[in-house]
Order: sequence, then structure tokens, then C-alpha cells
Amino acid sequence: MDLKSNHCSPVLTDPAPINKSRLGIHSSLLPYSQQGASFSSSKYVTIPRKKPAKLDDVRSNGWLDAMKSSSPPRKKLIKDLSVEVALDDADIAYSSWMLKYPSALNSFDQITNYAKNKKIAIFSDYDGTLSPIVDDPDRALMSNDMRSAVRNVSKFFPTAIISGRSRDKVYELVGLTELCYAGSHGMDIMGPLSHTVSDDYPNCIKSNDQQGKEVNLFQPAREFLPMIDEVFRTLVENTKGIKGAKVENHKFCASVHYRNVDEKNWPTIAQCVHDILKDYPRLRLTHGRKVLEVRPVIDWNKGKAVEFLLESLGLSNRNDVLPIYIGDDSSDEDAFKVLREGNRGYGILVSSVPKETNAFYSLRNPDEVMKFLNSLVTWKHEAAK
Ligand SMILES: O=P(O)(O)OC[C@H]1O[C@H](O[C@H]2O[C@H](CO)[C@@H](O)[C@H](O)[C@H]2O)[C@H](O)[C@@H](O)[C@@H]1O
Repeated sequence: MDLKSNHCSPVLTDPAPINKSRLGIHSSLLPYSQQGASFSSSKYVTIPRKKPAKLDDVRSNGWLDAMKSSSPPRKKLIKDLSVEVALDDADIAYSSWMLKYPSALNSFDQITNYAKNKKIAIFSDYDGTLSPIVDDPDRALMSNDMRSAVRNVSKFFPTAIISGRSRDKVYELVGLTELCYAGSHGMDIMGPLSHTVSDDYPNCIKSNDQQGKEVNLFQPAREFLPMIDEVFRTLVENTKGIKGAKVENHKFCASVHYRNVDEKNWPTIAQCVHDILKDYPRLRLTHGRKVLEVRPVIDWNKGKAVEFLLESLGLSNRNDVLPIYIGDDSSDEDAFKVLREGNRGYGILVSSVPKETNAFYSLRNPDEVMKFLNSLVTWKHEAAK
């Protein structure tokens, strides 16, 4: 098979840009905006061959700006007094942003009032949501308290984790058998077999989970497996001279981390990824938190994964179901959008800084996520008395 050819299934694009005017947020309120590269919205994309690589490519096409704004600044770096004023300003900005995206903790009664007589389903991202962001992706461990909170939630509500990591890796990190898992930004989903999924998912197959239980396995980017593997190996080779760079193979996508790379070398790492994409027109770039991600150009994302899982759980097209999706990253916006568009449920953005989002509510950090999950369990417990 020619891994580099452009004979592809329907292709799409990055998450649709968020309509700032609808959100009514002035851009000065948004220090942390995650812009991806822009893509055509047509169903089939013709990608022209580009001229040989120059470092100028990544500077002129907005990649570097997106890389710089891809994760909130760390407060611990800000020490001197002169910046304290700026910090106060940041707090004011956050408070005014929260008028639009209220804390899910402060709005807990409102959420549970709406959830009365409804079946809640919980969807969560992993990094930055259930585990704090740390320098080394291999050390992004979930606390035991958080694990208990997720376990308890799953006793009352169907619960799924949808991560950018490989499904095996996120299962290894979370370690709970009672949940559903989707890896590679939803391109690798293992869901319950209890409900047969519709013909919309023709390639869904029956498989077995780690415990040997029969499950639905849906991998819409299956044909890309060898391509991603090849790209992963090339990226490892091409970035090995860049101190701090790390490449991960997530099976259906590859991540190139630059969190630990000196900023002066960001153009070089960006150029490595840029060059790969020129050779593989069936792959595209998305920006995560200090990570460049290479993934198939297929019309699939975390929002579609939520829809698939709802169907697999027998919870789609029902008025008595309230899906809640919690996430911190730009890839989670697809899921927030799906829930917001059909008035189907609530997105909760985890962010300590104001940010453009399609979510309804906000939480500051994984600690607040844990409090929210524990509150849901207490509420359900009380209601059952
Ligand atoms: O969808 P997610 O579960 O949030 O996964 C998104 C990416 O998470 C990981 O990277 C991020 O977290 C790391 C650990 O805290 C951090 O070092 C890195 O800078 C973040 O981008 C994971 O390593 C990526 O492959 C995932 O795509």
C-alpha cells in the first residue's frame, strides 16, 4: 500500500473555529486561545504539493503563534512584585469570564435540577482533567482520590474516558475496568455490546476487552495504522537531535511534545512536523497543550466519539438523558460543540484562564473536577434514600 497517496475516504478538518462574537468575549480576555491551522471545510480536500522546506514556513503560517499560546502560563514563574498587578488583572478577567461560563461547582444545584428524572452519562478527557499537566507525559498519573471519585461516579452513571492517548495507555493510567475507553482522540473506541450500533458505523466489530468480555470495537481510522507507525518512526529519527523533544505513538495519531524544548528550537521541531505533513497529505496537524499532533484527515473527533458511545450505551435520541463532558483541551471542543448544538447536554471546560469555548460551565483544575464528581455521587446517593 502506498502510505503517502491521497486516495482517501471523506476528509475533514480541525474543529470549526469558535464564533467569538456569539460568545461575546473580547479577544483581550483570551490569553490562552488554541488556534489550529486553518483547513478547508469542503468534504474532499486537495492538498497542493509545496515547495521544499524552509524554516520560514512555520513562522509564516501561524504554527509558532499557536505553539506559544497552546498552554496557560505557569503562575509559579511569576515572582516579582511588578507582575502582581498583572495577576490581579488576570483574576478580574477570570471572574468576568466566569459570568459567561459559571463554575460547575457553584452551579451544581442548577445542573442537578435539570438532571432530575434524567439519566446522566459522564464523559471525561484524561490529561489536564483527571490528572494535572506535568512535564513528562509518562508521569501524568491520576491520584488515588481521583481514581476513587471516577470509580464511584461510574457506579451511578455510565462513564467513559475519551483521550488523545492510545486506548491501552489511558486504560493503564486509569486502571478501572468499569468504564468505557476511547483512545487516539476517539479514533479507537471500545464500548459496551449491550446495544447494537446503527449502520452509521459500518466498520464496528465485536471484540473482547481485557477481561474477555464481548464489546463493540470501532476504529474509523484503521487503515491509517501502518502510516502512523511509519510517521512515528520518522518523527523519532528526525527530532532526536532536539533536546527535550518527545514523540509518542498513539496508534491512530502521533504526538510531538515541545514542553521541554528550549523555545529557540520550537521552529525546528515545528519544521520537522511540517515536513512530514508535506509527505503525507492524508494526515493533518492539530495543536494540543505544548504538543503538535499528527492525525488522519478523517471526519472523526471526540464529539463523534461521544455520539458513538451514547448509541452503544443505548442512550442516544432520548430526552431523558443528560450527557456531561469534562475536558481541558482544544480537541474537547468537538465534544462540547456536539452537546451544545443539539441542547443535548453540558460541556464543562477545565481551565484556570479565560478561554474561547463551546462548553457551558467551567472548573479551574483537576481538583475541582474531583469535587464535582464527588458531589454528583453524594447527590445521587441522597436522592436514592
Ligand atoms: O485528550 P487527553 O487525554 O487530554 O490527551 C491529550 C494529550 O495529553 C498528553 O499530553 C499533555 O499532558 C502531558 C502530561 O501532563 C504534558 O506533558 C503535555 O505537555 C500535554 O500536552 C499526552 O502525552 C498527549 O499525547 C495527548 O495527546
